[in-house]
Amino acid sequence: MGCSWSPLFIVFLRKNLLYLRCNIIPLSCILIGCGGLLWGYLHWTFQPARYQLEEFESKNELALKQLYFPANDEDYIYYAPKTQDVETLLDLVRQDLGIAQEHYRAYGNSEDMQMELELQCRGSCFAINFNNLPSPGSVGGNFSYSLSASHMRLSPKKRFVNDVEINHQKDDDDYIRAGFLTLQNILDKQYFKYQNLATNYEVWVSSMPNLEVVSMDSHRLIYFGTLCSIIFSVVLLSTFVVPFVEEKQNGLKEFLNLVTPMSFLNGLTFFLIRFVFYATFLLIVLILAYFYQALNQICFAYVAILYLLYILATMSYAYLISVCFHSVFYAKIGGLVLLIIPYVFSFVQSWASSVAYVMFSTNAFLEGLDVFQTFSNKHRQFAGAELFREIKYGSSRMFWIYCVLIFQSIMYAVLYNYLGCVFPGPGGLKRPFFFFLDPKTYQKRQRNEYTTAPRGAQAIIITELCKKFRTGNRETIISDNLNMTINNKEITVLLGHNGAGKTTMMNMIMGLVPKDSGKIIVCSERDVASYRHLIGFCPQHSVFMSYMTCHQHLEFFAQLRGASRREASEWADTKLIKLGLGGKRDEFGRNLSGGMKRRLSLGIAIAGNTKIVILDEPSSGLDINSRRDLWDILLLLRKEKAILVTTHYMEEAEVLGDTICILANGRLQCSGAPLELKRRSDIGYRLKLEVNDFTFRENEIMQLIHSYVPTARVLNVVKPTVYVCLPYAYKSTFHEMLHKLEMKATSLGISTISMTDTSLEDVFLKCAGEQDQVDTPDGSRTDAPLLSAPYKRLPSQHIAPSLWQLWLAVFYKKWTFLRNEWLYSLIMLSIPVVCDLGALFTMHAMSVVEYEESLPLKLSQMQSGIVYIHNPKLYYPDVEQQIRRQIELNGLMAKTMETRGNNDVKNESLDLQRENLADFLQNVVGIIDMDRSTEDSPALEIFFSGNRYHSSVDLLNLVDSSMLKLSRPESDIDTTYVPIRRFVSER
Ligand SMILES: Nc1ncnc2c1ncn2[C@@H]1O[C@H](COP(=O)(O)OP(=O)(O)OP(=O)(O)O)[C@@H](O)[C@H]1O
Repeated sequence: MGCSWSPLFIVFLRKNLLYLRCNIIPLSCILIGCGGLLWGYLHWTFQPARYQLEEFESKNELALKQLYFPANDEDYIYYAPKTQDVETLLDLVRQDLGIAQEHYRAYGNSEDMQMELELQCRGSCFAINFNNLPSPGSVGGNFSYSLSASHMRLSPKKRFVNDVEINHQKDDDDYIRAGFLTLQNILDKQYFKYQNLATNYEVWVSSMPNLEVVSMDSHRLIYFGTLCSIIFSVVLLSTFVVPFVEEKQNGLKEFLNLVTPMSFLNGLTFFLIRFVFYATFLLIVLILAYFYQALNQICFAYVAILYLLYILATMSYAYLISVCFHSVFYAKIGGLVLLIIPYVFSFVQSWASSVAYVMFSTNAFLEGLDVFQTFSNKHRQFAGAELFREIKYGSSRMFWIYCVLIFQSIMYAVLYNYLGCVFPGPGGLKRPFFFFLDPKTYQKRQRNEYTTAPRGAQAIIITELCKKFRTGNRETIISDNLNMTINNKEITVLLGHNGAGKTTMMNMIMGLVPKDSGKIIVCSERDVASYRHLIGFCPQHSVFMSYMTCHQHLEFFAQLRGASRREASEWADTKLIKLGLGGKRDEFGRNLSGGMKRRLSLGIAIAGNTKIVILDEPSSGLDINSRRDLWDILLLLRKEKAILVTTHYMEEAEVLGDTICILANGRLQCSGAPLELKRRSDIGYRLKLEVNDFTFRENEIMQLIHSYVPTARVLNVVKPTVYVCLPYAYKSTFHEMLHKLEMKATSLGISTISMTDTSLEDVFLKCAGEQDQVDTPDGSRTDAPLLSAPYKRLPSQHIAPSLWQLWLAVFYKKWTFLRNEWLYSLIMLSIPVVCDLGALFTMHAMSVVEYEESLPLKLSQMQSGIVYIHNPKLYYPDVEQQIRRQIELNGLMAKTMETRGNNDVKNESLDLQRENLADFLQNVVGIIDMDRSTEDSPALEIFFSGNRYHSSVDLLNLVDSSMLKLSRPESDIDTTYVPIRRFVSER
């Protein structure tokens, strides 16, 4: 027996390649269809990147107030706490904003105010919570307040996002549009007045020219990847899950387990071939995507790695799916559902999506695409260092996404193996739940040297074997403390009526059906997993592969059992002729007739180097010649193997059987050589008479016979034939009796007289009984003890059924189905409930409201970047100096913007080469332009970059703080933004 894995790897590889070759046309159609779909998407969405320059108009205070702070009847400003200082400041603010007194509401504390804001406000409301308001003229102390707005749902986390918002959304500045900036500006400005400080400076808010890309492009990588993933899921289901489950359903998977302990190589090669296949396909598609510029500037290798890891993890997941189903029908439905589930999570933004990211490869893959898309939108190269960078707040690092996909591949593979052992499906060897804790699991199995055992040595020993089946309210006893042996180099024929339990017993030997108790020792081994591959098994139903020819079948199984390819091929050629399949050498399994399939199954059972052959009714469906050929083969095989055969042909049993075992009522009724059984049965000879009218002449005939053989008895009468049993004890009188019968034949109405020895059939009928084993229509045996209600007979007379009866019959059929297939019914009935609950959960998760911490408005949250200061006239150097200091304190760089030409800062940035402009804007937080200043008052124009979301707010805060510090060096303005709530889906 070959135990090295490499030759078997090649054998299984070849088997699985043959499957592909046989299914090449449908597979090609699927691939061409999918490839075409992806190519179509790339082609129609391909638009060479077009850049547009956009900029805001500059807005001064007045414009900010008029455009972005219109007060309607429903709009209110809440403030807390209600102190004298606050009221003083609020008076100034009121005057500045020009909003009527009744639109202000004061509260004692911020909690009450927030509650009111949430519950009462129907329009656009603001809440100002003064954390610290230094009294006018007091020394030092920060002016600290926080703002909330009822109508802004933007998350402060967005501020960390750096550049999650893509360029074309840059004008969607909620802070400005909602009036937040106006209120902040007015509060700061009035604070100067309140503190009697110099306030004659003006602020404009503007936006830098910005690049906008064509909007489709900003999601192209994600959409393309999602389409790839959906297509891949469908391909995976049809070309991976379904064929794999099909092998299980056909019994092939378990059959291969019987043949070789290395049958896992089947799954491995199945996996590898498909991995290469899918990987090649997706790489080709990715190359196509690269030429259609869908990857933008993302390095091809990083995207390819993401795709390859995704394929690996999803295939592993598909393996896991396949272990859950034993039928193709359920696998198609269940597989589809299980492959769709991850997409549902990708719409949900909650803790569930974080779990899904770790659990499902699709979610991890989509997360990876999102990271790439962000880079792509930034027009930036994805270098090695970016693998470890957090691209945006809350997103994973690319390296971790790779790791998660690898982890998932391993996790699914381990789970697949575990579930495959614990829930092996029909015919599989079930292991205990904690088998991995048992040290025996890791021990190497001993190989026995049984080959040298002499004839007559016991190959299979069955002791005290018990087995019962319980179906509905009946139980069927298959083995009742059964003891039996099968000898080496002998043929043992197992006889029994239909349903006697022959097949079940063979299945118990093979480990396909678990025994209740007792011992089965095969080749000195008790562990099924150690001996099952020593047996060549031909089950009652032919197992074959539709995509292999007869020759390939025999060659494949002979190779699995240790033969080299050449030996196997030669052996297959000779056996095909012997099996009568010489003319069908290159015919596919699916094209064979029933009898031919049976012969092929027989060939598979005897192929290769096994020690025992177990054949379950090998000759059923064979014609006379084939049956005789089969006998020749088995008699030849007997010289080297132990053979156990079941048959319903007594002639066959007589020819083949060295030992005949008759099974009935769960026990071995008798066993021995055919002749021995005949003698032991003591039935005697059988006299066959053909009589015209036996009923009329019975007494006369039997009187004559009894005068010679007193114990003779009528066996049966099938008119006009009568069988009479003549015991061996009166052998000496037979010739005289026959002579007398011959003489009186005419007067007794006898036309022919013949006599034969006891047949095996007689022995069988005597041992097994004639009726006791016959199955009842509901599949249980008549001898089986009745547990509850008796079997009800249907009325025999024919009455035309009414519509109501028909309806009842259909209802009964449906009800029986529901009862028998309760698990399936339960799953099917629960699907709508599960889907509804899933939809409710999704809807809930999409609208979940979360509270977030308040966020101080500080430029330091930008983490990096440059703020340019443009002050060509060099007015107010102390202001510029202070602003610079503040910028640097926030960890950003302050740079002087040099100008050319007409000193226009916007033109300056426009002067940049377009390809450099994107890079330039990436690093620029904003520009503070002092060019509008006059000798009387400083005027600052703040340009913020759309790439740096809301930098306008921070810049304004910075400018105000700088101005305050100039007058009161020890104080600062500390503004905090408190989001009222955040809808998770709007992350
Ligand atoms: N999985 C099962 N669950 C319940 N009953 C079963 C199961 N498998 C077999 N049986 C019952 O066990 C009995 C023996 O079946 P088995 O197939 O072993 O008979 P057999 O001797 O091989 O019959 P045949 O000669 O018709 O092939 C039958 O009554 C059958 O209905």
